[in-house]
Amino acid sequence: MIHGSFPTTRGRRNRFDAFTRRLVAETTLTVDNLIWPIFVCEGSNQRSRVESMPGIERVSVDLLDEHLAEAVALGIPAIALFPITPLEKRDATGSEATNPDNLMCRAARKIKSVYPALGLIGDVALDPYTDHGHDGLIENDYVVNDASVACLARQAVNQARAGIDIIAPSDMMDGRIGAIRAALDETGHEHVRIMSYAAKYASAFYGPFRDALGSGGLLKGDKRTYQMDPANSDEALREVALDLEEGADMVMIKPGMPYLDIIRQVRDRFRAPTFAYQVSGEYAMIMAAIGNGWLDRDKTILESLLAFRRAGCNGVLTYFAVEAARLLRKT
Ligand SMILES: NCc1[nH]cc(CCC(=O)O)c1CC(=O)O
Ligand SMILES: [Mg+2]
Repeated sequence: MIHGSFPTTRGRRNRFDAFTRRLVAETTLTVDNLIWPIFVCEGSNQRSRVESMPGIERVSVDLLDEHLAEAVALGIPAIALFPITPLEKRDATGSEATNPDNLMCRAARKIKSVYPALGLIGDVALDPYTDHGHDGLIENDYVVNDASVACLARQAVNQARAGIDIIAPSDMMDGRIGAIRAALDETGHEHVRIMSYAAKYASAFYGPFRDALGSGGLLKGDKRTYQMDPANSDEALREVALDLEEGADMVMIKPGMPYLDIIRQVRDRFRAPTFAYQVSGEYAMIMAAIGNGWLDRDKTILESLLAFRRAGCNGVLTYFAVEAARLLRKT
């Protein structure tokens, strides 16, 4: 609208100075929104860099104490644990997943003894434990559903017994949320929460993660018979609806940045606690550009995370969690 020769409404007035911009900001990013994924390896006094994820390390259980100290001091509410299983402990059925002394369980017990208030999220899927790198059991070259779900339910109970607070099934088998909920309840773990990777896409952005785990080279074929087709969004809503009906307490969309449209739709439709995973390939992409001097490090990290909040996320699993928490403390 024009009043005389002047615009009546000037959007720029609310951008005039810093205090006004703060007053009208629609979303905020705080440390409460950050979940830090970490890679745990066997052995003692072990630290190794992940080639395709500059700044990210695999760390042995005895070093977790110091590795997590800053994250805890900064107030990061939860971490997500990813174990790196050596080849000799992998087999066709991923039997190590249900070993009460596997790496995930040892890490969980250690962390709970040092930092009892830090939330622990356990990824549930067989791929860290199978010699074929798939998330479930294979019969006749096909990742079978129902037999896999039975294993996943046992894996979840095994993790809950070790002190994992939130079970995060990342496998995309049908019906696993209901089965895991029932198995947890039957074993006295009714307080253990489920954060479902409800809409997880068959994505090229997981490449660096598979390098970190050493499962990339093992993987036969791809995961398109269980992870979602990047072409689909209605299907994501149906997947989320089912997982919530089956008892998921929180849902996740993965990857993150290329799927902000899905996050917004899920938030609008379900109004349930919604998370996203800014995956390894997104991290690698941003770090590569920062490393080349093409993007401003601090601004890019914070903007990439704020975008998830604007899209409707409660929180984000991000390899930038500690770095972002440091930056947020400064601002
Ligand atoms: N179930 C495995 C799992 N859990 C988390 C990630 C990817 C995380 C990332 O790329 O950062 C994957 C990889 C996959 O599905 O192959
Ligand atoms: Mg599903």
